[in-house]
Amino acid sequence: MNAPVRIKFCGLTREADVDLAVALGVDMIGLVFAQRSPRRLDGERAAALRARIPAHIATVALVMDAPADDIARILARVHPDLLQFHGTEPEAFCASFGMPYIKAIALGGADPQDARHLPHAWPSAHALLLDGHAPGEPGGSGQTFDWQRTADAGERRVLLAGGLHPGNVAEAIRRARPWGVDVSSGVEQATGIKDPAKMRAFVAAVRDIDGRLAGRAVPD
Ligand SMILES: O=C(O)c1ccccc1NCC(=O)[C@H](O)[C@H](O)COP(=O)(O)O
Repeated sequence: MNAPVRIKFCGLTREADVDLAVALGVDMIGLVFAQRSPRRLDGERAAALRARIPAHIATVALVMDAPADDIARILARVHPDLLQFHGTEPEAFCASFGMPYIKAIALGGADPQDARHLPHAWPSAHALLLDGHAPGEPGGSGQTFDWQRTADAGERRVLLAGGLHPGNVAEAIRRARPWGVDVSSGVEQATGIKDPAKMRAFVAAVRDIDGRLAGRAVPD
């Protein structure tokens, strides 16, 4: 049977949102440390939220072109399970922290970049997060891209991101067949404030399409 599609909720800033994400059984919770983000957490807030995330759910610390010293401080204070690099960080830098990481790659914008390099991009990354915003821009933008282009990633683990919401995530999974899906603004009521009904509906939509796709894979 196909493995269930992993779910990452990103950009959480409130205890109640973390608690609901945990109760809904998501696989990863993203805490944002990028300077340019309205969802950015300081160390104290991040540590308070991280303390509510049980060991079976991965805590992901998201950075964007941050200096190594800043990342070391986040690791010491927050103890994430994974790092997510959202900027122009080269592979050697991403790997230098000695922990699993996700590399975000922007496939949106007016002049979208070719995706055919993806099978060989950041080979040490645990997964590639393919996002819908333009290169150089911050994430959490709600912009989608052509989901069919995820096929260019070949056998890599793809975390599909960008503009997903409860109403389109099933179709995105059907087309892209990703390893996982990532959502931020699509389950918000305001920037950085998650919407409980949208969080529930998103998880339900992923579980529903998972079941349907798995059902079709069973031979007669
Ligand atoms: O979320 C942010 O504010 C952010 C800022 C700077 C760099 C990355 C950021 N988020 C990255 C994510 O992983 C988002 O979940 C991803 O871009 C999808 O966002 P959305 O389109 O809103 O679902």
